[in-house]
Formats: sequence, structure tokens, C-alpha cells
Amino acid sequence: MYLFIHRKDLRAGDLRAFDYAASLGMPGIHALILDPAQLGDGRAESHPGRHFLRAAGLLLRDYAAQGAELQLLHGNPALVLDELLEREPIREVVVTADHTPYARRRDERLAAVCRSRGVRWTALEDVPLADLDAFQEQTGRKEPYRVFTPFYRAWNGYVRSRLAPPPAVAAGGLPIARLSGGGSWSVPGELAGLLAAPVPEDERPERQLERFLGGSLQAYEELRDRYALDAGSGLSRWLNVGALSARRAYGLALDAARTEDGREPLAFGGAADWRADAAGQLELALPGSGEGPGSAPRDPSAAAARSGAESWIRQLAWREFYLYQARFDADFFRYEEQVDLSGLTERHAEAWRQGRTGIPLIDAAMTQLRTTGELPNRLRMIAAMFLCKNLLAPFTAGERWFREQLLDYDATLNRGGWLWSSSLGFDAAPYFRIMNPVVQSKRWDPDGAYIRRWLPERAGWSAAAVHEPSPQAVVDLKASRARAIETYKRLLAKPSRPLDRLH
Ligand SMILES: Cc1cc2nc3c(=O)[nH]c(=O)nc-3n(C[C@H](O)[C@H](O)[C@H](O)COP(=O)(O)OP(=O)(O)OC[C@H]3O[C@@H](n4cnc5c(N)ncnc54)[C@H](O)[C@@H]3O)c2cc1C
Repeated sequence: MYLFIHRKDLRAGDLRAFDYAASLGMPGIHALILDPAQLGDGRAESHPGRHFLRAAGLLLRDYAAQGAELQLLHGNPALVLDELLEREPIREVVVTADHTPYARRRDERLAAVCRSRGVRWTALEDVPLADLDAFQEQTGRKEPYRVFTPFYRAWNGYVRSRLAPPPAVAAGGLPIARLSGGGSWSVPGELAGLLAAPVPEDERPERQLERFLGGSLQAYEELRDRYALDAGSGLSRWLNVGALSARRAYGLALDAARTEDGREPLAFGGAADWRADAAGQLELALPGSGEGPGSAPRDPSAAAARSGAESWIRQLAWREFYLYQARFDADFFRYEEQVDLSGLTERHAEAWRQGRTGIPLIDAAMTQLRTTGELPNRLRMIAAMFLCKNLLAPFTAGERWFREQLLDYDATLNRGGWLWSSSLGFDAAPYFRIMNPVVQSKRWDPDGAYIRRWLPERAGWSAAAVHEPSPQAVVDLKASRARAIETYKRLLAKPSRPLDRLH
């Protein structure tokens, strides 16, 4: 018998692990272990905790709809596993690999439990779109890509030519067994309540993907930064818990860019030479984009869908780029040990968290985040940069707050966003380029609709006044910008020199 443990792969199909399980030719137990380290201390009630449990509830119902059983257990994963291996005739434990620091520590313990009981441990790569180890090896590079655009060129070509058809076996097609008896892992009542939270039909991951690809995708390139319009797909929350497969999202986005003559996109069986692509010898445009002289597409909405799909796939590639960095930049999860952040200050961090800085766009953004757990990408960048640069707080303080608040929290993508904003890591924002929240507000939301929505006290203000800082703002934007440039110049200097303490 095998044991498959779900983690950030909360779906009942399109999982490599299921095809692998089918190939084992033996029955298996499928389990989801609710981990108190991740859901205890009130975290189940936070936006990300609630969302995880909603997705877990959906998974339970999807298994049931397929006539398959998912065991929902609660407890320290290593202890639960040890007890399961004691009680059930399990010969192999199968999981989807996860490379965050917490996941690594947890999985080392799980693998050790398996070793101590003579059970095989198998971790399959299935979170990124590309098998990143194979990709890196086949680029022939000794060093990882440090800049997004060349990474994107290579990755795009590689994925297009290598993406295998989706795994064929769903949970209902596997010989899933039941636990032989009860255990000491019952789910506490408060978690059970959250698991039962309904997910309306049109908010389910697949529906949301279809709706986005069939609608907003066309205007995505033009509107994605106009945060007041909410033009993103909103799919990160499902991608990050694995309720939606990135492979499927990518494949359907390519389909949306299908040529007018209906040719299949290259992703499923095309023959692009991705190495030529990596070297910049192939067109980067999506298959059949019709770009180039004399080949303007006849149907403007098809052209918009293609440009939307290309732009959206580029965002998926950013997700992939951070997953790649987490694998190939040894410092990715420990930049705070490489640069000296001790001179920075959390003096204004609480005002930032609570949306009381006096800079209206920042306060509106932080209010939306606290209230809903949502925040569009441009506002994440602006708010993060404001904290790290204008307020000179260590990026780790903001990273922590986003972890507690973001509905779509993901340890790797969140760290990637914070590194970018604080000019650390691969291809980060240069230290001297600091977004001005007032300029950004006027540019992306000239009427100030977003500020009015989240700061009712400004609801009646004119478009000219609504973006302007209050006289009580915690910092002056110009002076704090100059101070940030000076500070980061020294902070990033190698070898890093200690800063004067700011607090
Ligand atoms: C400081 C900071 C923290 C962030 N923390 C997270 C986080 O915890 N979880 C998270 O999923 N994203 C994070 N992001 C990235 C980005 O803001 C979100 O992925 C995006 O806002 C999700 O909205 P969407 O699904 O509508 O995206 P869309 O615009 O529809 O994009 C499609 C998908 O591409 C990926 N993507 C889009 N933008 C980015 C990006 N800048 N970096 C990496 N991947 C991207 C996401 O998977 C997203 O679902 C962070 C960005 C910053 C600047």
C-alpha cells in the first residue's frame, strides 16, 4: 500500500503524483494533514488560513464527488506519519516536492520517519511548470539566470516544447483504500467549521480561470496595472494552494492565443527548438501571433486575446522565476543574513500596517489588505517599496505582515516580491528607483476611485486633491526618498558596512 499526502496540491486531478501512484499497482491511502504549526495560534482565522481551509474543504468534496475517500487528519505531520506507518501496511510515501525552508525541515523529518521504518519516500516535482532542475541542466549554464528577460526567453521556449500532456489519472480512478481504524488525529471543531465554508460555483478555481480567459484576458495587457479596475485573474489564491494547476492555466492561456486557422498551440506537441529560443533566434511571440509585416490578424478581438495571453503568461513566468531563484540562489531565503539590516527601523511600521501613514494610496492599500486579504500587484510593489525605502524598515517586517494577511500568501512569491522591492536578490528594483505613491496614484488611477473606495474620509475629495498626502504624514516623500537612496547605497555596498542606527 502507498500513502499520498496532499500539501500545496489541493486538487483531485492533474497531479503527477496520481499518475505515479497508478503506476505503483497497489492500493493507497490519500491524506491531508492539517498542521498546527501552520494553522495554530489563531492562524486558521487569518485570511490565508481561512482560504487554505476553504480549499481543503473543496478538495474533500471533489474527492467525494469522484467516489474517492480523502483522510483528513490533524497533528504534527511527523508524528501522524509515524503512527500511520505503525498501523497500516504502507510501503511507500508519495508527496509533491516543496522547497520553502519550513517545508524542507518538515520533509526532512518525514523522510527520516520513513527511513526509520524501512518505507520508501518519493517527492515529485510538480509545483513549477517546468522541471526546473532539468531545465537548468539543459541550458548548459554553470550559473543560474540572474535577469528575468533571458530567463523568460529560455523558459518560454523550454516549456512550450516540453510541456507534457496533463496527467491522466484523477483521484476517482485510483484504488484508494480506507484507514483500518480510528486514530488520534481528529480535526478540532473550529477547523471543521471553516472547512465547511461553501465556495460559490463561480468562485471555484476552474470557473474563475474560464471566466478570466474568456473575458478579462483581452484587456489584461492594457488594464493590469489599473488597480481600481481589478483586472487581474485573481487566480494566485488557487494556484498557491494547488487547487488550480499552473500547467492547466498555462495550457488554456495558450489555447486562448490559438491561431485563426485553429492550429494547435505548440505547447502540446509543437517542435520549437527551445535552445534556439534561449539564444534569441526564435520569435518570442506566442504561436501564431501573426506578428510581423503583412500578417496583421483579421480579427481584432483575437489579436487582443493573443496579446493578453502573452502578457499573462509573462506573469506566470515571474512566478516561475521566483520558484527558480528559490532553487538556485542559495541566499534566496537568507538575504537578511547577507546584508546588515540592523540599522533600519520599525518606528513607522505599525502606522504602515494599520493604514495610518497619511499617504492616501498607501493607507487605502493597507486598508484593503487588512479588510479582505487582497491587494493588486502594483499596490504590493508600491506599499512594499514605501515601507522598505521611505520608512526604512527591514523588508522582513513587511514580509511578515503580508504573510499574516495575504489570502494568496506563498512563502516563495512573497519573499520574491519583498526582495525585489528592497533591491535584493536577482533582477531586483535598482536601489535609486523608488516609486512615489502620489505619482503612481495619479498615473494609474487619475480619478482616485481606489482611494475613495478604501478611505471613506476622502470619498468627497476632488480628483486633484484626493491623491495628496495629509499634513500629518509620517514622512516627507522627497526627503525620505533622498535618505533611502543614501542608506541603500551603503547597505548594498560590498562588503556591507554597518549602518548608523536609525532608531
Ligand atoms: C511585495 C510583494 C509580495 C507578494 N506576495 C505574493 C504572495 O504571497 N503570493 C502570490 O501569489 N504573489 C505574490 N506577489 C506577486 C503578485 O502580486 C501576485 O501574484 C498577484 O497580485 C496575484 O494576482 P492575480 O492572480 O490576479 O495575478 P495575475 O495578474 O492574473 O497574474 C497571473 C499569475 O501570475 C503570477 N504573478 C503575477 N504577478 C506576479 C509577480 N509580480 N511575481 C510573481 N508571480 C506573479 C501569479 O501566480 C498570478 O496568479 C507579491 C508581490 C509583491 C510585490
